[in-house]
Amino acid sequence: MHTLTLIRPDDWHLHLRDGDALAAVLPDTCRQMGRAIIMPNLKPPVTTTEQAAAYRARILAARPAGSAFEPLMTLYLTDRTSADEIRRAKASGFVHGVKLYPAGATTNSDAGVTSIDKAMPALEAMAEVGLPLLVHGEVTDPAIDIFDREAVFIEQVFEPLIARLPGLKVVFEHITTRQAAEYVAAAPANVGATITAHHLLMNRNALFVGGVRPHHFCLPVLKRETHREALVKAATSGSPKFFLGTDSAPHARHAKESACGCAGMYTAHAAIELYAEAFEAAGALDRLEAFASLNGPAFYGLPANADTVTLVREDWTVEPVLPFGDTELVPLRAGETVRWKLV
Ligand SMILES: NC(=O)N[C@@H](CC(=O)O)C(=O)O
Ligand SMILES: [Zn+2]
Ligand SMILES: [Zn+2]
Repeated sequence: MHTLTLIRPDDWHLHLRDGDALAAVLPDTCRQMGRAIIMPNLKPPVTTTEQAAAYRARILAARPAGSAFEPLMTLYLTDRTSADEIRRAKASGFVHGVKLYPAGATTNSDAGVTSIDKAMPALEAMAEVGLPLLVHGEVTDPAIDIFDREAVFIEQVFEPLIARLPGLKVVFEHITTRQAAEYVAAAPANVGATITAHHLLMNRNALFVGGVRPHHFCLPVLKRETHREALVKAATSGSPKFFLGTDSAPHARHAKESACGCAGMYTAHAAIELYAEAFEAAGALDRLEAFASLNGPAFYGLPANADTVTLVREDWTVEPVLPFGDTELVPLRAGETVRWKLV
């Protein structure tokens, strides 16, 4: 039997939600990951260090007994985030990044940034104290084709921002295009990127296999095969700029199977296994540990985890639905096979 032992991975982009939903999904991540960067797009968003402290306490309290999982908190950047708030966040020791959602770009992003100029005092303070900016990199202009919004964002927002604040650490979150992969690979060392398992495994055909597939809809939306290939190349290249970020984003089944379905895939139940499939398909299982367990901590200035996880090459079938508070969610690969299994 084929087995694979890795330093325990971390998830550098995770949505845990709150309340009953949090309690339902958190055990999946605790089983796999040592730490995770917790996205702040709650309703209302986590915009202050005080709110982040309270959210962190709720996450810690919801961990299964005996779990040492550590949530790494983030603040949600708005047009009004002050330099003082950034200094408080850094001083807290538990806030590890600040998330930029262009207003209207994705789930719960209404309070997001309307122009970089307005966020400049906060961004300057982040560069000064060394707090990374985490970016949902899509323009929101409805005139731009949805499949092009990430590539256009690089030119319109990302490059000018890096030029203006060369000392700012920036993570280009959940990259989905060849353009983003090539841009990050060539950028200075203070620019990194997360890549999801689903963007490594699927192209946009998966949205329409046999009919419209709401559980394959996320943002940024799946792209064509050439882009998926570029992401696999980046993730398996050995470059320290690319690291694991699932963007596991749970939504209730009824909110996805709807006339206007929510964006987001739930992958936390099989995260490291799905990445192992993608790396195995690329003949690069030997590169998985760096991507999953080493590059992220190095970028964030943290030590790697001290323990390991072991995967076996064994088929298993994902549950058709999982409990989600008083409702249920449909995980990625529901009722289908995953080829690696966490021991
Ligand atoms: N990725 C998604 O499709 N959805 C995320 C938000 C995000 O990361 O953009 C969510 O919070 O549901
Ligand atoms: Zn996003
Ligand atoms: Zn996300």
